[in-house]
Amino acid sequence: MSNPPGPPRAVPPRVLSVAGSDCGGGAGLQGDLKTAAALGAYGMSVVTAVTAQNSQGVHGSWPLPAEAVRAQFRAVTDDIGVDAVKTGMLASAELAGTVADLLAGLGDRVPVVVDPVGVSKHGDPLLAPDALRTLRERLLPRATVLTPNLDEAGWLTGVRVTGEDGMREAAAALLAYGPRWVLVKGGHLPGGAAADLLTDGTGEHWFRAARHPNRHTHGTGCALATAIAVQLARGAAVPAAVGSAKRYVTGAIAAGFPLGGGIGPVDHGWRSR
Ligand SMILES: Nc1ncnc2c1ncn2[C@@H]1O[C@H](COP(=O)(O)OP(=O)(O)OP(=O)(O)O)[C@@H](O)[C@H]1O
Ligand SMILES: Cc1ncc(COP(=O)(O)O)c(N)n1
Repeated sequence: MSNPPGPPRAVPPRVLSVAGSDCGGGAGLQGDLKTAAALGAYGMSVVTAVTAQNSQGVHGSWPLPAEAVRAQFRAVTDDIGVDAVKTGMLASAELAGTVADLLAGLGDRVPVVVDPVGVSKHGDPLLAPDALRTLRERLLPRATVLTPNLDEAGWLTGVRVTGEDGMREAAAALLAYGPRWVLVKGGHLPGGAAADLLTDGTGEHWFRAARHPNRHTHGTGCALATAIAVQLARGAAVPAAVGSAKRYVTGAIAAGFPLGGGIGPVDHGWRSR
């Protein structure tokens, strides 16, 4: 049967998450797909690793073969197409290199948000230590926006960040690896504000929100990075995309809820409740 005639359908922005699976649904590609849907984008996923995790921690992690990652990526890009990519958990040096190769094949037109996921909120490792070099040398140069938290900024640069001056120093060191923009997330700094620094080396943009006392913050970084990718897919400039994503994640943290006995998820769908 053929489709009934009608006006051409508007197509939502297409956002691809290259990330690990979080069966608990708060972070990783499940969180990314919820974020994309909440913001009106069409989300797609390339699974890099399967994790068994919940509000209490990560209980197991199984990276996929590189061939499976390549096949998923090609299935999406050869047919559906992408307007922006977000990368999260890459698990190993081999997969980080594989993803860098695949992104190189996309060309420069498609914006890429790289969230250099190293450990989970509970401190469980999500990336092999020997992947650091591949991440720095192969993936960071392709990032339109790199979104490290303070620990990841420290791990990537050796700069120990304990305040806003340290965030500036770490951002400058990260820009030297080649990303167009760096967003250093200050969510883990003590104090009343959750302040993030965005810079491309020519100036500073600070995004500040009141720190919410909610402990249910599983998935904050994934939601923020994907929300940035959604706005870039729509054609927003990077500072505007980050501003919009910061408002979204701040609302999602304020509405985070207690599921399970530990750290519950942010509420990806808070805007429609
Ligand atoms: N309690 C809070 N209240 C308000 N904003 C917060 C809070 N905690 C984190 N944020 C903000 O959430 C965003 C994500 O930052 P965060 O530092 O939590 O990232 P992350 O550690 O990479 O997250 P994840 O652990 O989920 O990967 C940032 O914009 C940060 O400022
Ligand atoms: C698959 C996957 N990707 C990313 C995170 C980080 O999220 P969080 O730091 O909130 O645990 C995670 N826990 N699992």
